[in-house]
Formats: sequence, structure tokens, C-alpha cells
Amino acid sequence: MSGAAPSGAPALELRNLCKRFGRTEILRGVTLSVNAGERVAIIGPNGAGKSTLFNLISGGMDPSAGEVLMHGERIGGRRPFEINRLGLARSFQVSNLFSNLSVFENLRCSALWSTGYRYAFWRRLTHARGANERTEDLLARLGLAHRRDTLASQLSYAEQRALELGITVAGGPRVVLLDEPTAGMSRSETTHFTGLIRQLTEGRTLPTVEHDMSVVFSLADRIAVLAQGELIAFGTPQDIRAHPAVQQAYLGARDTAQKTGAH
Ligand SMILES: Nc1ncnc2c1ncn2[C@@H]1O[C@H](COP(=O)(O)OP(=O)(O)OP(=O)(O)O)[C@@H](O)[C@H]1O
Repeated sequence: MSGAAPSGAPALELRNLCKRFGRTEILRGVTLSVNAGERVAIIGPNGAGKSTLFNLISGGMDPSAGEVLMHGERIGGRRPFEINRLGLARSFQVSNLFSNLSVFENLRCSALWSTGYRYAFWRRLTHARGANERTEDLLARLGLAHRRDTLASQLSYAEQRALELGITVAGGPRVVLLDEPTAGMSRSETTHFTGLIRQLTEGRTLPTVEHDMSVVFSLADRIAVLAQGELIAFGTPQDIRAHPAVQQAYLGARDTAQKTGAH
């Protein structure tokens, strides 16, 4: 993955981004700038527009209005694979693994794809060698070396999520979008996985949608709060904790939801 950046441009910039479905406005003029290497958690109540925002950034949907720029280059409205080629990778809430391939093969496919693998003999050997080395390195860093030849379908849920993280970063993207990375994990798995995310995305720009506040507050450099399609706050974890509108629109609502057992 490549793509030279105009120097000084933010890693990711949203300018007055809007999305409508029919007459319903889902995102209303979101403006946000993320620095290179910054970890930004996007939080908000259910239906606030977080996944829609991710879809607009990664190319799954076209904006109704506004701009998305990555390292100064316009990416809003481009196709997902083009955006991926420019250096943005995304993980999904729903599992995206090849279940009948081994852990090694899953990672290697992703590493090969990212090196622009083509069926040209003279390129094939060098690319394959580089991809193999990167795959072995990732296996060790993910703690999955002992599961190298296990089919992805036979991994535990937490191992599958780790493999998915590996697949997402295998191509060396500069910007990594993670969508609810710790959803469905136990507390200890969540703690372990948060460390893994930190380690594997070191130096990369990391916008993350996350519901688990312990993950948000331990991982994020800054937190963006969406409510009803609007960005109501963007700041450091301390700022966000103290923000009255956030407490009312999100954290308070969530406390109430937790007390009542709702999601
Ligand atoms: N393709 C679509 N057509 C019409 N409405 C949609 C579509 N996709 C999403 N929406 C609506 O847009 C709103 C925002 O949805 P979105 O999934 O972005 O919210 P979210 O913040 O990610 O929620 P959650 O935390 O529950 O995942 C919701 O009201 C949803 O029903």
C-alpha cells in the first residue's frame, strides 16, 4: 500500500460530511480531523451513525455531501479496493475470514494482496518470499504461531478476532478502521486484545468504533462523540469524561442502559 501524502495534511479529514437515506438525515455535517498516528475512538448511542461514518470513510457508501480526505487526498465516493490500495484497511463487526483456510493461509492471502501480487513468474517469487516473512512475523506477534495450520473455523472466537486484526494490518496500512473490535469478548479477553491492538497498530492512525468504555478510555488519544448524526464533542478522554453534553447524550444514557440490562 502506498500513496504519497502532501506534508502536514491530517491522516484523515472529514469536511461537513452528510449522509441521507431518502429524506432521513443520518449524518449531519460531521467535520473532524485526525492526526497521523493518532488513536481516535468514535462513540455514541445506538443508531448515532457510527457505522455509517465508517462506511463513508472506507468506501462502502457514497456521501450525500461533504468530503473525506486521507493524507490530503480525496477518497469520499471512491470504491473500497481503491481506498484500500491508498493505505486504509478496515475490520468489520461480522467475521471476514476464509473459514476453510488455515491461520497462516488467511494471513498470507492478505499480505500477498497488499504487495500487489500478480501471476507473473518473475515477480511471484520475490513477492511470495516477502509475504511469507511478514506472515510468520505476524503469527508470532498475534500469539497464534501454535495455531499456524489450524483452520480459521476451528479457532476460538477471541482467536478469530485476533486473526482478523492480523489480516487487517497485514498489508501495512497507514490508517486502520476497527469496528467494535472487542464485541462479544470476556473481560480478560478484552484486556488482552486491547494490548494486542495497541501493539499491532503502533504508529498507525486508528479510528475505532467501540462500545466498551474501558477500551475507549485506555486506548484512545482522543474521543469523538456522535449523537443523532452530529459530532457533539471531540477531545481527550479527560475532556470527554467532563463534557456535560456527552454525559447527558451518551454516558448517562449508557449507565441507565447498563443498569436496566439493555445494550
Ligand atoms: N442502508 C440504510 N438505509 C436506511 N437507513 C439506514 C441504513 N443504514 C443505516 N441506517 C440508519 O441510520 C441510522 C444510523 O445507523 P448506524 O448503523 O450508522 O448507527 P450506529 O451508531 O453504528 O449504531 P450501533 O451502535 O447500533 O451499531 C440508524 O437509524 C439506521 O437505522
